[in-house]
Amino acid sequence: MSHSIQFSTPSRTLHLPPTRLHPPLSSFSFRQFPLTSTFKHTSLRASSSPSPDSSSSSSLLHSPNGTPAVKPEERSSGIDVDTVTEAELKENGFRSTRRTKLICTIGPATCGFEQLSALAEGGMNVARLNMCHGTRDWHRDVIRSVRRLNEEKGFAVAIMMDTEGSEIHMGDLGGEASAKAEDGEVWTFTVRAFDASRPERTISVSYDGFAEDVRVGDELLVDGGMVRFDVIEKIGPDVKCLCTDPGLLLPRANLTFWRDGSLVRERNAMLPTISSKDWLDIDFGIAEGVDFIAVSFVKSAEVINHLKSYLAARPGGGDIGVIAKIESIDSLTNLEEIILASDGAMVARGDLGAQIPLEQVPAAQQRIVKVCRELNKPVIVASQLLESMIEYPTPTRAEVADVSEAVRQRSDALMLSGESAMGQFPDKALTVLRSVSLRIERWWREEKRYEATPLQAISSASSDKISEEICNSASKMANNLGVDAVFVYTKNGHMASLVSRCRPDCPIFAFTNTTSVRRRLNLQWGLIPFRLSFSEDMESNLNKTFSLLKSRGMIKSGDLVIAVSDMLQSIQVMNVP
Ligand SMILES: Nc1ncnc2c1ncn2[C@@H]1O[C@H](COP(=O)(O)OP(=O)(O)OP(=O)(O)O)[C@@H](O)[C@H]1O
Ligand SMILES: CC(=O)C(=O)O
Ligand SMILES: [K+]
Ligand SMILES: [Mg+2]
Repeated sequence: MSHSIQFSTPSRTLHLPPTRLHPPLSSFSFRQFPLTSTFKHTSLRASSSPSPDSSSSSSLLHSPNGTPAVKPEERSSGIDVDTVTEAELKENGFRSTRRTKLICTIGPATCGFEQLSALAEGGMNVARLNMCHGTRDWHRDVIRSVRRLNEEKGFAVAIMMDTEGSEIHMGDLGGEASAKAEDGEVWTFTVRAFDASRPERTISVSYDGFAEDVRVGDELLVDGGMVRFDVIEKIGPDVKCLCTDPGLLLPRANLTFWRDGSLVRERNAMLPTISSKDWLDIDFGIAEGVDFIAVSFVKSAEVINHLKSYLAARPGGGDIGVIAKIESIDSLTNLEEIILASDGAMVARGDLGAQIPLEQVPAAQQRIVKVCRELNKPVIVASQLLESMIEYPTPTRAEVADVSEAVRQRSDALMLSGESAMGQFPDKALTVLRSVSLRIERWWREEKRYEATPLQAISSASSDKISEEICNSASKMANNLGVDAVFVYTKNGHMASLVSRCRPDCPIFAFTNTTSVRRRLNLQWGLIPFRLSFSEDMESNLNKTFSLLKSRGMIKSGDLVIAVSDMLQSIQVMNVP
């Protein structure tokens, strides 16, 4: 049975080269599907937007144990998917796949190949490298290990490089993991560098103007108040401080100083968002092929635009997504324009909580998540989600509630920092994020808590408007019909992000023909990214996908699927033959 509704935009279809035109709907033949009787098809066709099939990279088909399962000559027709997704789809069906993405900061606790492999098996979608720590050689080794993991096991773990930025921070404690400051102790903060080991109760500071800028009577906050000091004396480059709130000092912790109850930030505002060291790190990131660059302490859209044009002008740079870290007062002031300029944003609650009163952080988080959703940019909720798990194998109730809230807000991704970088239980922390996400997502579906207010329109160009409407409608249809999955065929990933933005009830299978787009899609809510060589012909794409996924046991006859693509602007509804 075949139904068709056709809407056309003549101005667009008129310009199509004849060879690219899709066959008229009346001539659609579904005989190529083995079970035509079960096949339902509705096509809402606006126009087709041709573009050459750019797929050139080799394709691999992997068996569940991670070894290539096809002969090389069959590979061009294969599909890239990781073993964990494959097992999840086979065992639990579509509905139970996790929608919220998980990011792990990699550090000494997780930098080995086996440790990275365990994180990928445990659901890590993105590995974050914080350029505040470690040498470039160290980071290169991690990047290469993740790439190897992807190649060997079919994963699409993306790499996010996080810049150091030029905010004021402590030095690296001469190799020590931490130092304890006790109440009433006097510590020296100095701009002097140490040749040998760190003198007792002495901390180096990254910013040369530090001793000049602070005044006796200022309050010095480490890591947004985890440890507090009063400035009691200045002696040349040394600043003597009295500890008033004891705690652990961690290497390279952020420092802020406060005067009469306000953050002192005049000089900070003069420091560049991207320092000279950051530019060298960015060049390193381009050379190593990272997928995202997260920019610390963004203050305006200008720096994002600058970085994006820098990247666009470099080979491979255009494939890198730029994530704005929202962690300063200025970034909140200029939030909309910053997010609009970026490819995503991070609610960096660690430093944000040092710049605004802590009780304002939850409202800021909610606002950032909402703005990102409206503007169709992925959003990451970061810092202290499971802080106690750095030391303990189980989270606190409050931490579980915090994770639940971020999932309930339907943020795209949750991030572990110290928990995975240097904690004692990185795998357990990841398991907690995974199980809490799954539980809250299920609750959401069971309660049918669809958004009450519709999303605002975002596109301006006519073809983008059509894509947006198609994705909105496809998602709504998916919910109303209770379909098993939305399939989206997308070259640059935009169409997949538009479906993800609607947060439909079912998982979204995103098929794309390059590995770099596949990795980037792995940051977005609900997308299960596959790499597949596909053509302009949707019928043959669907046939190919069905047979590949069926042969791997990832879908079965009778499953109800909605398909959209950025080549043929249509919505197709069908039962898997
Ligand atoms: N590459 C690394 N090498 C050594 N330690 C690391 C590394 N990455 C992270 N850590 C450790 O994990 C802790 C927390 O992680 P991280 O520095 O990423 O926190 P953060 O608050 O997210 O950072 P930032 O605000 O600087 O971006 C750090 O204090 C450090 O001890
Ligand atoms: C992640 C980060 O940079 C922060 O929370 O400050
Ligand atoms: K950083
Ligand atoms: Mg930060």
